[in-house]
Amino acid sequence: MAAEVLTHYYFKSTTEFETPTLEILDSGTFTQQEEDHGRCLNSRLWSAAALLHAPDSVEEVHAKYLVHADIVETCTYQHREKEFQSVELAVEAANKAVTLARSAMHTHPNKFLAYALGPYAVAQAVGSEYTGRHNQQHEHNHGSSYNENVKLFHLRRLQVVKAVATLTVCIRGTSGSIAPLRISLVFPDGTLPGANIFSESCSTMEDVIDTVFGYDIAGVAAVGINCTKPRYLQGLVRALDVGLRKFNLTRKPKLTIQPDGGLSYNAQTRGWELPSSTDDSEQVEKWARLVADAAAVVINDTTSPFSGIVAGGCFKIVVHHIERLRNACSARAQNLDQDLMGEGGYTLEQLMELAGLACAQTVQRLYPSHTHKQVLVAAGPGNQGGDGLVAARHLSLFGYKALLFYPKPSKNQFVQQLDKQLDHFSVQRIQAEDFEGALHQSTVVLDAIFGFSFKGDPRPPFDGPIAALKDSDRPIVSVDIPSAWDVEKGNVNGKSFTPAALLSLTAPKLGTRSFTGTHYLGGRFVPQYVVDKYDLQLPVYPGADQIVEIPPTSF
Ligand SMILES: NC(=O)C1=CN([C@@H]2O[C@H](COP(=O)(O)OP(=O)(O)OC[C@H]3O[C@@H](n4cnc5c(N)ncnc54)[C@H](O)[C@@H]3O)[C@@H](O)[C@H]2O)[C@@H](O)CC1
Ligand SMILES: [K+]
Repeated sequence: MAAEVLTHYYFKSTTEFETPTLEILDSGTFTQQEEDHGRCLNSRLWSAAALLHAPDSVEEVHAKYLVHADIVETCTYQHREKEFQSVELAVEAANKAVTLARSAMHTHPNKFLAYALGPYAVAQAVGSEYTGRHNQQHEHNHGSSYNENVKLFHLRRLQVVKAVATLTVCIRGTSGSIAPLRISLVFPDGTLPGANIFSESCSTMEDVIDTVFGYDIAGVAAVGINCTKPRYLQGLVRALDVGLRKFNLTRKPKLTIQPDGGLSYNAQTRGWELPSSTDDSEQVEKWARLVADAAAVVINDTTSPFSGIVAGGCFKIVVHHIERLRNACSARAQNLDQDLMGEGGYTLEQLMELAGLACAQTVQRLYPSHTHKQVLVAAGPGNQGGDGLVAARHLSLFGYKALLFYPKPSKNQFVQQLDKQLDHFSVQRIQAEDFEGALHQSTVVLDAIFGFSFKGDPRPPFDGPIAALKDSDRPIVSVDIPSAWDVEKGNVNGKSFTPAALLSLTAPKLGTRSFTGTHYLGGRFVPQYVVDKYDLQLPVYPGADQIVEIPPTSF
């Protein structure tokens, strides 16, 4: 089974339907630039210095992150207006940051750009984003209160952004009333809600939430955890989750998590060090696993008080971490399938047989053979094609006249046997050139072409049939995810067809969240220990049914 897939499952109960989303964010532009160019970027502007001296390297870093991330941030975290000779130059550099990011994004039209404003700690430059302790002296020198300074700092930065473009703005460390804003941690009264929020206990994260949402801040779009150690992350997310459930918010916020690289600063050597006995790659894998575990608290919980999670990193995080994070999210979910076939004791053959039976039952439930006599089963080259072959056999046994389009037979011996069985069930084979004619004659279609491992644009011999299905008015029942839909993003640019009905297997895939047609769930084979382990919220299957209808997605 393909790696990405299982990340993108979402789970829902019949009574409560929510689909927390997962978006991967880029990370340390600064650290990546250092790594690429083997030098220390010793500037008070941090990576923003490269906007002036090495703009190509900024675009290069964005392009690298874009391979794995859904969102990139402009290289402006440490863009301190006063480091520039004039406001005009500051605006010019900010403009440059946006242009460079947009240029890198031209081959990724579905990805997002956020303007990074950086925290107030940037103005102080004493590392207080790490410690939460703001420099009293700084307030003193600037002759104003903390609140006033925070406000002024962000107003100035927002004025630069206003001059730049209309963008979704990512602010760390303040509140704001300028929409649209993606806000991270908010301390409106200027003091940390508790002294101990970076400890293992995490108990004071509830105080953070109380502070953020108790101030009646209209439209808080997101809260976040930044610059903390990855080992604290899952506990912190759970604590935020508990805190947020107390509020009856009309709009759920997103949660952003941006832990650091898990390194510690050695004051004597003035360098960042890995924990002893861990080499680089182990460290990266561990980091990715910890962040993926924290993200799973939100994305695997349909009752989450968060609408989704944005996961990335901050200091000492490079492209390789983000690549491993994406994989870790996938692998973690992929374990569900491995669990079914490993500790669960199932074979793929068994799961396919049950999945195929569920497909046939869905067609029979919605389009019974007495009204829809002729069914066209379109089967693809992978395991989903195997589901289609099983379904064709059952449909024939249920009294349908079954037509089978199966142009690219599997090399898997078991699937070949499924194919052979059909010779004894009067299943009529359809060649590619006859597909449109067969479609025209049929009264219903079972789409078992591609499942969760589909990538890119459909290639022959499936491109033509998928286009024909798009033009057809025949009711289509899709297996697992409508064919040629992106498993995460769905029917991107309306390239593929939208079926009348969908049968999700085991759990609906994230890419189907916009699907509003008749939606069934199948795969009645998940043992209780898997339900508990993955915190699934599966609906109850009635009687001996292999399928259960689930409510339409509400977005
Ligand atoms: N998790 C579950 O509960 C179960 C899942 N099963 C099915 O298994 C499916 C996933 O199976 P697979 O991982 O084999 O993958 P798929 O059946 O989704 O398809 C993979 C095949 O499609 C080809 N392909 C991918 N992109 C293409 C493109 N753009 N143009 C042409 N060909 C393309 C690949 O080369 C590969 O041969 C699920 O969607 C589901 O239907 C069942 O068989 C068993 C139980
Ligand atoms: K499909």
